[in-house]
Amino acid sequence: MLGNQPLQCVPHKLHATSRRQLMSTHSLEINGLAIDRGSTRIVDDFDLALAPGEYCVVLGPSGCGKSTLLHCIAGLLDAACGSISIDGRDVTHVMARKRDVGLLFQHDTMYPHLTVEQTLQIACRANLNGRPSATETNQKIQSMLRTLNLDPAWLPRRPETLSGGQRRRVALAKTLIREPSVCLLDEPMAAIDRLAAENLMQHLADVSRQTDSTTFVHVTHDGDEAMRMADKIVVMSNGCILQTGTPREIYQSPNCTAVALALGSPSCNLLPMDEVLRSSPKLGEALQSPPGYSNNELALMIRPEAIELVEPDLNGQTVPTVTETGMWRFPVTLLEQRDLGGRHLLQLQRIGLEDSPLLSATTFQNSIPSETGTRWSCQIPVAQLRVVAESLQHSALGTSTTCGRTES
Ligand SMILES: Nc1ncnc2c1ncn2[C@@H]1O[C@H](COP(=O)(O)OP(=O)(O)OP(=O)(O)O)[C@@H](O)[C@H]1O
Repeated sequence: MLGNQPLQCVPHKLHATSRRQLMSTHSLEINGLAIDRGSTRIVDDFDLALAPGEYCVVLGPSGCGKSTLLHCIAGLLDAACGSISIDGRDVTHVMARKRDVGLLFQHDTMYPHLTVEQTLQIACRANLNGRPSATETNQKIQSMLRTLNLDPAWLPRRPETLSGGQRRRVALAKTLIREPSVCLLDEPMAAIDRLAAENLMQHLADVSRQTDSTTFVHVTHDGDEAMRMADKIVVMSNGCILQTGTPREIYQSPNCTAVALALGSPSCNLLPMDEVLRSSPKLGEALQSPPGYSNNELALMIRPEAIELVEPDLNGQTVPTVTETGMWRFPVTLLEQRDLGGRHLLQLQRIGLEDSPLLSATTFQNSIPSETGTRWSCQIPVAQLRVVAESLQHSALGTSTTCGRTES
């Protein structure tokens, strides 16, 4: 267990030469970072390399160490080992205010006695690259109001007169207006209603596109938010990285069930691999399994949208088959259908495997009748199926540490 193991640093994976090569091209580079709280290791062996202007989302459940990571990058917490570089400068032991970093805290941190305008003025003058004049400060404030679609009428108001969502947007403006090299956003959509959050995500994406010089690290537990915002997603669990990749890579080819479940709504289906192979041995020949795992440590991931219902086989096919056109086909009973507004959510029971998990499918097909209990054939392109590990072996993480601190 990560939380109980002796606190020691493991040799880092990157060789010194490759680190130096990366330094010149990355705005933020983290190597082998470990962070402790008292005697407990909260984050371990964390690596990240982001190009200038890249938008990275760190995705993970509550308590996995996301805020701890941001606080350490910002210089508010010490690193137990490893290094952090910003624009090629090692800042691991540099004090917070001398790092070129802006942090949007998870909870508001606005001065209660200052107006919104005064707050933004102070933030603007904290730019490490030079103090702007009063005119420039005013121009920056006006520009930030437009960029984040903030109401100028808020400028003379104090924080307590704004709603939680309004304060959150002002706090984001305060973080961005400094134009830091690295902008750290801790759950920026928290306390904001869905429509406002969608607008804010669009505005943030615009800011990110317009400013090549600012690199973003945004943390969230919301997979949809991650998919929408990220150039790169880092999926974390128990203080460790499970997988890093583009949203498409992570969505299509997760390396374990926790990563598979982190993205996608409704969640993906996960079928025990040994059961799949027992009921459909032919499928095994068409699938690639990650090496080093036995079948009872693997699951078959099926995204709900990959499932198509077709007319039941006329010749009464009851066993699963792999067709010549590369479809895995098997009989199902439709147990439930819900209209999600345009697309439908279906619950399917595999015939002959009544003890195994139900399948969720989403479809735009309007031809599925609403009555339940009817029999169908279900088909899925084999190319869209993925075999994933139930949990990652440590060698797959490339470390000698164990991931497994109990999450709250
Ligand atoms: N000051 C502290 N002292 C001791 N342990 C702490 C402290 N702050 C956080 N922790 C622990 O560190 C772990 C990671 O907390 P952290 O706030 O980084 O998680 P998180 O992923 O940001 O969670 P959330 O999404 O709920 O904010 C948790 O187990 C938490 O209890």
